[in-house]
Amino acid sequence: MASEFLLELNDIEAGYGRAALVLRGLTVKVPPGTVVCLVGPNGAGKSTVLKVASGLLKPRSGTIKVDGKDVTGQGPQQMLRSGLAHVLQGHSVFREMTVAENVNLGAYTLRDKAVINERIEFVKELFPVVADRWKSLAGLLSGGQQKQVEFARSLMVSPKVVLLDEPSMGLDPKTTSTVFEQVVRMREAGVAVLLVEQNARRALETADIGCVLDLGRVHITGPAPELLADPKLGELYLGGRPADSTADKAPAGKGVTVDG
Ligand SMILES: Nc1ncnc2c1ncn2[C@@H]1O[C@H](COP(=O)(O)OP(=O)(O)OP(=O)(O)O)[C@@H](O)[C@H]1O
Repeated sequence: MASEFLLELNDIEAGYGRAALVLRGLTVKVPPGTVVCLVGPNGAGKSTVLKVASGLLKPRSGTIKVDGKDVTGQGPQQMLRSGLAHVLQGHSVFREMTVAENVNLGAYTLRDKAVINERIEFVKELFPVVADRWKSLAGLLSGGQQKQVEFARSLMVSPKVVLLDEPSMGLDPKTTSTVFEQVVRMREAGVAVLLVEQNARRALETADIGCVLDLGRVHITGPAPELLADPKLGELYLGGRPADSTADKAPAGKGVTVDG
């Protein structure tokens, strides 16, 4: 039977070395076909959540499940094989390599040529710029185009969930919009996404579910449109009130859960 969630981080505690814990009992769940977005202040631990999910940082306690299967304690390669692909913050394309070579790096765990070709066709269709610039050096592409190459590379292994760490970082507003459109396309193609963003308002406009992190836990979670319409949340976490003043009159969302 298919699991209700593709990714479950349950009651996770995690930190770096001997320093204090960064995540203190964090729970996040990603249902199939959804974009779940983590927002919150600087240093809240958003990127740390993705590092725990992709096996870069082992949790001190708690459990991680992918499609119902316990994968707690797995390293990055095993997590990738289990279905979690991590697109890191900043730029990670190899500028001196072609787009094709960059995308094919994502297939290094695959052996079956027919499967690889099928995935190449899938990502080319999803990201037209990847198809159009297939033989170009990746370093010649714009920042937004390079981000799409990173997305394409991450999709080569048919991940269950793609972990996107601040895809808009360093991009101008127009390019940021294009990148978020590609996130929507990924969801439409059936890929679930766990997204971390500084640009909280923009990310919540794209996401289905929002999670507000504070003090290492998910403080508030609910449907993204309800979080966006909540004036209190807007002031605290989203840099001011919603542009639409009618949102001031919106009732507190019934799907929004406040923890603690
Ligand atoms: N490699 C590391 N070694 C030690 N401490 C780290 C490391 N990476 C992050 N931290 C610390 O963990 C805390 C959470 O960092 P994290 O990057 O997860 O937050 P964030 O919410 O993504 O913040 P930002 O929006 O600023 O990227 C911070 O206090 C940070 O200094």
